[in-house]
Amino acid sequence: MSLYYEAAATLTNSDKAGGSLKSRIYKKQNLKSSPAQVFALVTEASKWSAVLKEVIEKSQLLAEEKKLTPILALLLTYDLLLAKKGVAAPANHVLRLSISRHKARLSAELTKTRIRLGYPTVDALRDAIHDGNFGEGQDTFSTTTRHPRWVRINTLKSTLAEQLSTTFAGYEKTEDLKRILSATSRSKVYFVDPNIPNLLALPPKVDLSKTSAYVQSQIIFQDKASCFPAYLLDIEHEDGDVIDGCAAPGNKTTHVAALMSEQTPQNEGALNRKVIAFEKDKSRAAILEKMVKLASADSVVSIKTGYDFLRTKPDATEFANVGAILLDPSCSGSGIVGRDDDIKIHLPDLQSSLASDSKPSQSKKRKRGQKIDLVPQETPMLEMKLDDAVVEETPVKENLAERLEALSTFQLHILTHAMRFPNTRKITYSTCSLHFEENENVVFRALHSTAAQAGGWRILSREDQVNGLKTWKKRGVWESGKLNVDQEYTLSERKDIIDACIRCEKGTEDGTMGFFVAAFVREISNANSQKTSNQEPISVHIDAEGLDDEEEWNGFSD
Ligand SMILES: C[S@@+](CC[C@H](N)C(=O)[O-])C[C@H]1O[C@@H](n2cnc3c(N)ncnc32)[C@H](O)[C@@H]1O
Repeated sequence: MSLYYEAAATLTNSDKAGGSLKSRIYKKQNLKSSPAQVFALVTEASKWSAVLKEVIEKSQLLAEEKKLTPILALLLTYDLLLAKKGVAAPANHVLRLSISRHKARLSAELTKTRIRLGYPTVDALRDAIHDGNFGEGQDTFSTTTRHPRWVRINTLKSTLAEQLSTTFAGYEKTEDLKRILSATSRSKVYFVDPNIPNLLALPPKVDLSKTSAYVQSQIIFQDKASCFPAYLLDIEHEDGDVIDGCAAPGNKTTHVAALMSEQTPQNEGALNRKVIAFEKDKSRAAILEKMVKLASADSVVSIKTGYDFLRTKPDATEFANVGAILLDPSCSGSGIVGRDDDIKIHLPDLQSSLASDSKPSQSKKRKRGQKIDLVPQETPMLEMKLDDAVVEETPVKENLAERLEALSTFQLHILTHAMRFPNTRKITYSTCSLHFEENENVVFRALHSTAAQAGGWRILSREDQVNGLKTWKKRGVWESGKLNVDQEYTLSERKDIIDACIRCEKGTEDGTMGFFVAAFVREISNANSQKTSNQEPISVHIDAEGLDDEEEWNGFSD
């Protein structure tokens, strides 16, 4: 029976298949077990792994069964104690024998752990584990922050009213986001977001992926914060075409397309404006194309596959009607919230097993508010993505300071490039980063650049922002000593700029990812437009940051 060996090989990646769990399993040739069975075993065992780690260590299973690796021990213990059909191997199979002879001890340890955690039955513990509610707010057991399932209604295909009466028929409306954050995956409850129109919050682990609304892209999973840029752009009819300079996978592109269509007068017929979406990475552009088509935005969006936005000529005729630009460039991704369904496996440790006295005397039943340190900091843990879905950004983990320097130079460059489009009156700049360097720092430097000053660009003040974002409380931050141009601004100017910047924090009761967005505007007079489009080549200006803001950009490696 190869199920356990095959599942263990998938996890250790012994055949160097790499990639997400799904691609490791489903792309593997010559798998003897059913891929669905391997997938189910690994995902279920991973959910229980923090509990089973302790159970296995206390039972000293690894010390006694030298043939069992920590992964095999985890998978077998899961099936032995928790799977309906038990261990999927013949009675005399070596693995079955090696785990079954410890059944009594393992069961007893599971009971002790369950009671210590305060769950009266295995089913109660199972529910908590499946809802990601496990030890919520009380211990280091929980591996993910509760995060609502944000659902944007794709108004190109449906309406909020239609979705509430179909997909969410029978759901109860709540005015309290906290109720959503603590709801179980089976709770039929929704929250209508007060900041972004047509946005709903649903319980964290709710599975809507099989609903026809999702399959048909009538609803799109998009974090609340990620909806800010398109909404802040506040596109009006007279804005003409809109550029999305960094588009894939396309959440903001389709949001812009939907907002654009919404405010097209009914009697105007087909939309004669377009969203021009740039994506320099061809494989990501292919996903963008798919997403745009699925969302029925393909008649509005014109995709520039493999095009570098920085190489565009702002005064080219095809951009003559571009009144607004959305820029969501590559960033460090430090605001990204790990997906709830990513795989995290806590592995039992032989040393801890040996150290364990297996006596529960120090482990008493949990009192309210008491911290439980079930999973120590240095616990061996396997992590991988569940599937290959393309995320907006991939977090940067190494050489952070150097990367931030390179990223912010690129971000400033792309922003000042956008400021050179002669008929553009609005720009939003956003990142899913928490770092000042990529956010307020870029904003201040951009405002001080030749492009901004020659073009008459200023920041969109808080009071001029769309209502839902004007009232958003989390604003920009200031980090002293990080900006060379700060002496160029009075204290009150600095305060206003910071107040115009919008931030979202991750892991708070707002239920958002970490995010930053600011908007820039200008009134276009002919003089302005002339000034910008006639700069060929632009006069070289070395700004206070030492960056010639129109110098040749030699690329940035993602
Ligand atoms: C943060 S992601 C954009 C996410 C997207 N706005 C969304 O909401 O789905 C940044 C994207 O910009 C692309 N990109 C980076 N630099 C670019 C450039 N100079 N021109 C065009 N695309 C670029 C990257 O390949 C990446 O796909």
